[in-house]
Order: sequence, then C-alpha cells, then structure tokens
Amino acid sequence: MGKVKVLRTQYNTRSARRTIPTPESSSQPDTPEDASQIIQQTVSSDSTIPTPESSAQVNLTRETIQTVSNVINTTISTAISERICGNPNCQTREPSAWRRDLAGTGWLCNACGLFIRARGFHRPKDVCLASAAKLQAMYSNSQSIKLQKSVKQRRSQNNCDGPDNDYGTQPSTTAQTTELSLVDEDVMMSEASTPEPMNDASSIKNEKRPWEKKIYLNCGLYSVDLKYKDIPKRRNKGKQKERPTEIFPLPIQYGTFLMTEERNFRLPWDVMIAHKQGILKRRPAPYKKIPCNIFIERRRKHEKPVVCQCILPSDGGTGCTEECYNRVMFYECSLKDCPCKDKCSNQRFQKKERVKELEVIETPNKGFGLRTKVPIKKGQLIIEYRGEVISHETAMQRMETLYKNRRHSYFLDYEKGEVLDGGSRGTEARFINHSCAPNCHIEKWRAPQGELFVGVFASKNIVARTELTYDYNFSKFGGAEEQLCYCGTPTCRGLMGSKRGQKESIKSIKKKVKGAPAITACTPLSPKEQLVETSAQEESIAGLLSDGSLSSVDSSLAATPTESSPSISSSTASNPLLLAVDMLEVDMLDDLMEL
Ligand SMILES: C[S@@+](CC[C@H](N)C(=O)[O-])C[C@H]1O[C@@H](n2cnc3c(N)ncnc32)[C@H](O)[C@@H]1O
Repeated sequence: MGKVKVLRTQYNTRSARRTIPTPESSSQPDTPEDASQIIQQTVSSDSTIPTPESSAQVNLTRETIQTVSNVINTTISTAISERICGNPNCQTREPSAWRRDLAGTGWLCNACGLFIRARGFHRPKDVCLASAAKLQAMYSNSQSIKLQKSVKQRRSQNNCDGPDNDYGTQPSTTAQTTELSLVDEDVMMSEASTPEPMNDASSIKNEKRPWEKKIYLNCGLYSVDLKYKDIPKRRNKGKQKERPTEIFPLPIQYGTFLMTEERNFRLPWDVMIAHKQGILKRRPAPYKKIPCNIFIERRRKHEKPVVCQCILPSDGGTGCTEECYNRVMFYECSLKDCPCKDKCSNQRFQKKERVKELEVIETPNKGFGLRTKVPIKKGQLIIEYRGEVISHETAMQRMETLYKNRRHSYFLDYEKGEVLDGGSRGTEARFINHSCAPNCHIEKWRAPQGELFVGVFASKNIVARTELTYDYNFSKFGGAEEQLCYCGTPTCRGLMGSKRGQKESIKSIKKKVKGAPAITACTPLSPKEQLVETSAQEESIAGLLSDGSLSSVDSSLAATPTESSPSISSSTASNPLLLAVDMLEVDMLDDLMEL
C-alpha cells in the first residue's frame, strides 16, 4: 500500500503528467497492473479517432505514451523489486523512506539522503551501524509502541520529515510531504516488526536503554537491602536474581535498620545453654577510666609539700617506714623533696603501687562486684577510688536527673561538703560492694599538693578469688532511701545505711524509706573504727536471716537516733587528718537540703 503511494509521487514529477489520468479525472491505480491497463485504455481510446491529418501526431503521441508507459513500468518494477540504498556504507533495503541522490538518478534511504544533502558526503559506516542497532533496540519490546506514537504525534504537528530539514532537504509540496510522511510511518511500522539485520549489533547490545529508570541510592553504597527495599519488583521477569548482601561489611545504618525491622532469630547453641543455665556473662554499664580525680566545680589544690625528717637508710633498705612523721599523719611524701628519695615507701598512691590482678564479677543480688585473682597481704593498697569531685548540691541534682533510674549509687564522701562520684568516670574500685563483715577498708591519704587520695586497703590477708568488700557506712542525705544489704555475712546489719552499733526497728526503717529520693553517699569508717566491735551490733543481727532478708527481724531491735558513733569521734580526735573521713552530720545535711 505504502509503496503504491510512492508511485503516485513519481507521477507528479514526470513531464508526461498531463497525459496520465490524474486521481481527480480517473480512478487511481492501486497496483502496477492497474496502471498499465489505464495507459492501454488511453492509447486505444486515442486510436478510435484516426484522421489522416493527425496520423503523424497520433503516431508521435503513441510513441510518447509508449515511452512514458515504459518509464512508469520500469519505475513500478524498480519500486516493487528490492531497492538498495545508494550509500555504499548503508545499503539498506527497507528504510523509512526513499530519497533521490544528489544527481537525481539513484536512490538513497531517508537518513543517507538527508545526510548527503546536509554535508555533501555519504553517511559513514559506523553511523549507519549505530543507527541501525538503535532502531532495532528501540523496537524490540513493548516500549516501541509508545515511541512510535510519539514520533507520529511529532510529525503530524511539525509536518516535516525530520530535524535535518534545515540542512536543505528536497523541497516538496505539502501533498508530497504528507504522502512521504505517511510512507515513512508505514515503513517504520514494518521495520518495527522486522528489524534491520545488524552486523555489529552485539557491541551496542549493552547500551543503556532510554526508558530504563535510573536507580538513585537513598543510603550507603553497599547497603543492598535498603537500596532495593522501596523499588517495586518488575513484572513478567520470572524469578528474581539473588542479590549479593555480604560482599562488603554492612554500613553503620544497617544496625538501625535491624532494630526497626523485627525479624526472627535464633541464639547460637552455646549462648542459649549458658542463658538457660544462668551463666551467661553480662557486662557492666560503660564508664570512663581516669588516671586521677576530676574537679568539676573548683581548681585542684597546689600546696607546698611537707617534708619528713627521715634519714635515707644506709643498708639499702626502704625509708619512711612506720616512724615517718608523714606516714603517721596519712600524708604521702613528695616525690621530689623526700629525703629518702626513691627509697621512700610512703608514696604508694603517687607510684601507683596497687594490686593489678583484679576482675569484675557478677554477684547474685548486689549487681557487679570486684574480686582479686591473687592473694593480698593485710595493709596493702589494693586500688584507688577515683571519680569526679562535686559538691553535695551537684550530687543531689545528679541523683534526680542523671542517675534517676540507676539502681546503684557510686558516691563516696570526699571532704566536708564534697562527694567523689564514680558513676560515669572512675576506676574499678566503683564495683566494690558493701559488706557488714568486710575484708577491706577505705583510707584517705593527703597528697603532697594538698588533695586527697581515696584508697581501698586490705583489712586482713585476702586469699585469691575472694570478693573485695568494705563497709559503706552510708550517710543519708535528707531522709534518703536506704538499701537492703545482701552481703550475706553472719554479722549483716540488714541495711547498708545502718551504722555500726546502730539499732533501728524495721518500722522506723520503712518510715524513713517512704517517699524520699535515693540520695546516699558512702562514708567509710576509718581502720580504727572498723576494729571496734560492739556487742549491741552482734545482738541486732541475731534476728536477720543469713541471706540478708528482713522478714524475721527480732523485735528487740530498738530504734536509736542516727548520729556518729563514739568510736568515730575518738578516731578523728586521735588523728587530725582523719577529719577528712569524718561522717556528715544528718542534721547538717538536712539544712543543706533545705537550701
Ligand atoms: C559502688 S556500687 C557497687 C557496684 C555495683 N554492685 C554495681 O553493680 O555496679 C554500690 C551499689 O551496689 C549495690 N550494693 C553494694 N553492696 C551491696 C549489698 N551488700 N547489698 C545490696 N546491694 C549492694 C547497691 O545498689 C549500691 O548502691
């Protein structure tokens, strides 16, 4: 159908047009046979009126018609037979449309025709191949229909044969152009169904197709799961290929994804068994280890060191022993100025002479605890208790905000009005639990520059793998909540806040605990205090169960006022430096709270 229309265009361009029936005057030939028939009829109709005057003219007309007929027949046969593009680089047989070459005798495909008119030379081979491959790819799936539609639309709007018209394509009438464009479309449709054979198509096969949607990454490069999560699956693609997920380590945001996305999982066998047997190790909440105390609200003291009068031993032994004036005063000798120099034995905190073989363990009722892996001798410095030095007011604030939901308290009395807070920064000493019959005690030694060292010392010889404990001797701030003691020793006082020798009825304990914020600070007893054993204390524990529960407390526990025991006064009086470990008066603290 389309090719016959091409013929009609050829009629219009011939000189013999007037002798050939036009579509207006006669029926339009649909096939080459029809065209021949029309010509024969014309010839025969002319021959029905032979006159002697016009016989020569008739012969001439017949000859002309015969020639025209031959030309038309040739044209028809050429059009029907397979025409090849005159460009040696192209040689296509089924282009979108045919164009005359520059000489007007041969034929070129539409693209080559436009190209040669624009540039004056033949379309190169690689350009021909590329366009052929592109065409084949474009029309090789359903998307081609959309493209064809858009091409049709564009052409009907512009009424032109392509963008190259600016380069001076063959000028034609509107009718011709319309016809050509129609031809063009029809042939394009036929091209869509039977694509042009390609020689080098495979090389362009992997070229990106224009309709393929670009995938934008909404997360890290290697987060495959996340990347493809929101992209809908393609239809009619059969089984989806498995995507690689473990080529690279997963990005950090993958953790968030796992947390938000609930998935079933199985614990490894060994972990499961350990969990069932209750031997699964937990880890304590993180804290920062610090090399010295941190002063939050004031500057560190820088006083002039007090020098002892010891003499450097000539036999090579250690200096500053029991007789050292500084030692007696719980005062460490200066590293620079001590007369015993490097033989001085009164610089344990400064030289960090402590037990290093310690480990954090988990206890049944007390949370984590600390134990030694090696035997420790009596009087040995085990570890320094470090933390942030803060005022009581700040401690109060922290208890209400920072440590509001914490079960454990890490405050330890530092100096009057100040607390050592090991909650977020400190040493392993923060894990040492309370016991009513402890194996350690706290000592406060003054550094040569004036600040305090708070150390845990062995009260007796300690065997390896023993939990380290000291008596907290909690002071309560403003009627603070007291904690039940689970030390499990026969001499347990029931509550961690009960001072040595104190007797409190369970009723009074409950009354105090009610509604009060949990503000407690550990005020350790001096070594001397810890040696004092009162008979009243032994009586008070008689009613307590060995596991520390208070269910069967003896009613003989009489309520006593919370005040410092006489033993403390005596100890502080005997050693002025022990004022540092003196207890905070409850009344004074109550006043403080009101402020
Ligand atoms: C300095 S922390 C000791 C370390 C703590 N167990 C932990 O897990 O981090 C003090 C806290 O331990 C707990 N604790 C210590 N000794 C205890 C005892 N004998 N009975 C019950 N709880 C105890 C209390 O909660 C107390 O506030």
